[in-house]
Amino acid sequence: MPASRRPLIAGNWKMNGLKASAGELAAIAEGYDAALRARIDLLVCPPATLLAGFSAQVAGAALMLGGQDCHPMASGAHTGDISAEMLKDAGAGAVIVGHSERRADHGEGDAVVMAKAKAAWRAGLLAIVCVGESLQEREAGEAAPVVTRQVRQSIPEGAAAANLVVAYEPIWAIGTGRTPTVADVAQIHGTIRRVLGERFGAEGAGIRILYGGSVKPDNAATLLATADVDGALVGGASLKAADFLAIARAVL
Ligand SMILES: O=C(CO)COP(=O)(O)O
Repeated sequence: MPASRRPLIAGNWKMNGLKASAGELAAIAEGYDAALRARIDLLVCPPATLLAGFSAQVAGAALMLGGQDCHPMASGAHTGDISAEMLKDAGAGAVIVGHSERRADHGEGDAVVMAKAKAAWRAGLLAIVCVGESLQEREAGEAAPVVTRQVRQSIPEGAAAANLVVAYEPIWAIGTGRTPTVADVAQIHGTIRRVLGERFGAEGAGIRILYGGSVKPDNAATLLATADVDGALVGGASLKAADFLAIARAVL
């Protein structure tokens, strides 16, 4: 793994968490000890309502915070939306874009996801672009072509190790307790790596590719040891500090 591909363990809290979750964040920040800090990046993406408070809480700590989505524009008449600049202002260093729940619930296609990734860069945030096939696509043997299309069409020109992370999240593995086989993960991550190389040359070799979908303490070591898996995007298990930290320690 090139030195630039320092493992990243990212927690996506989705629509979970209230101010009372500060205790869980504190436990995560405390558990991100010297041994972990030496080896991995750790990121928590809470709901946007908690970002500013959490940012103040962990000020000075190495733990990174991120948003879960952003609008393509910096500001304007877009009721209910949040811009990348606002996330940055609230203390985020990264933002997830193109999560399958956004693609499904809000009809976001590749072009919108690409615009959001550009917005992340405009604000100085690391863009975590999610890709992944549905169960129907997987069963039709379409997983690799679908993911290839998403990597080609959701990621803007100018992607580099310093501004982009790709997260492969097979939709059927999210929140289901099901995970692909190691061979299937290796195949899709290899496909993503190849397309990144085609598009971004040598820079593509340094871009981190995370696996997401039912990552738990008991399967993390196997998934994280798979070729071209540079970390994990964790949903449910990131809500409990002990589980999230156990996943992070699986890298060690
Ligand atoms: O969607 C995910 C992270 O973005 C994965 O969620 P789970 O870990 O709950 O399956």
